[in-house]
Amino acid sequence: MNLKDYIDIIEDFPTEGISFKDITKLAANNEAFDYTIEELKKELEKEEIEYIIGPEARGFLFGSAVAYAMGVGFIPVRKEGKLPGEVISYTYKKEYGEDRLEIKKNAFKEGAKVAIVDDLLATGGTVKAATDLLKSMGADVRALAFVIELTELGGRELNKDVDIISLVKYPY
Ligand SMILES: O=P(O)(O)OC[C@H]1O[C@H](OP(=O)(O)OP(=O)(O)O)[C@H](O)[C@@H]1O
Ligand SMILES: Nc1ncnc2[nH]cnc12
Repeated sequence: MNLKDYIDIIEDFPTEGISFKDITKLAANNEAFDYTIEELKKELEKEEIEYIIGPEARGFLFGSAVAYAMGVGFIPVRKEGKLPGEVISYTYKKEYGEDRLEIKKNAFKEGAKVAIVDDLLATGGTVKAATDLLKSMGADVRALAFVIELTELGGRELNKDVDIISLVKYPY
């Protein structure tokens, strides 16, 4: 199956100069979605993963499905102010200004083997922040898995300490 047939490219969204890769059609197509989840699962099964971590929002879509398929738990990493109770926060720099990610305190035991699943790797800033957050809590971050990788935006270099899996690649 060629997953690119199910990814729409919308130029200048959400701002001018961005070539947006839209996974809506892929998620709506049962065969393409099933294939995607099975391919990610196949790669991640090489590690002994205990939890899949999904960054809000598109990481929830793919991450929870991969976790279900693998028979492991799913833990969300959310944008600021969305999770109730005690959270661990991590502030990181974006292209402009700062952003903050949060995860529930005591979400897993120290040393837990985890993988992060998201739809897309671009600059790698989001997944780097999530990785740093998880490592600060004692997680063993075994892999980062994406449906799409934008190869010229530096995400792989920024996250070179962790194994990176991606199913389809575009330059930007
Ligand atoms: O590698 P990066 O440059 O950090 O970009 C990739 C991130 O950007 C998108 O999420 P976005 O922050 O747009 O949030 P959304 O899923 O809520 O739309 C995408 O789903 C990744 O999480
Ligand atoms: N080009 C892009 N398409 C879709 N999601 C993105 N997140 C960051 N860059 C993106």
